[in-house]
Amino acid sequence: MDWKRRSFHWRNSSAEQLVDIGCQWVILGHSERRHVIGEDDEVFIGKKAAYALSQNLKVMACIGELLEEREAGKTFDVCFKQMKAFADNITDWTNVVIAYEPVWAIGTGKVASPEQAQEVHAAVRDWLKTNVSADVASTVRIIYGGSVNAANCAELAKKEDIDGFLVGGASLKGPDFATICNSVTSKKVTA
Ligand SMILES: O=C(CO)COP(=O)(O)O
Repeated sequence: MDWKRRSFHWRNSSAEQLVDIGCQWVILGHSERRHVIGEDDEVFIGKKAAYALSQNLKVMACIGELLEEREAGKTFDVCFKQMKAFADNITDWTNVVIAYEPVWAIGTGKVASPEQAQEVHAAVRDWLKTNVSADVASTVRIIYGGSVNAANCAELAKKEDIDGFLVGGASLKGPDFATICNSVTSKKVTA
């Protein structure tokens, strides 16, 4: 999605076009946009979030570290910086879902362990409490993405701060996708 009104940059769709065809959600800050296309937090991603919300599109706000960032102990620094770019541009979090997607787990078959994912989700919730509000921290959904499948979803879904999943490859297999959907028992929020 583009971040300007009626903008039609190469490869991008404008928010107006998306609304026009009945789209309700946009995924912003996905690692492929960050690391392949080179979108950065301040210039693009935060502004896109604000513009999408202003056009009544709901936002799935993706964050996540590269493998080398995890290995250098920078996971929280990276995720908090990405969160700040969203938080600097979002005033109402009602229509926002945060997706933690460690880049090393996307499409690789290497899923984060439930403990690794829970650790980041809890830290992001804590960051929201300190930097946005206790209310947003307790109500916003934080979902996990990265090699989720029918075999690993149940253990991930048990974790307190994992509120759902952003599923890539496994969504192409109907029965597996149903298993993943059903693994997320009702937690804080439903939508
Ligand atoms: O990038 C993803 C969803 O945006 C995750 O893809 P996979 O579930 O195939 O790892």
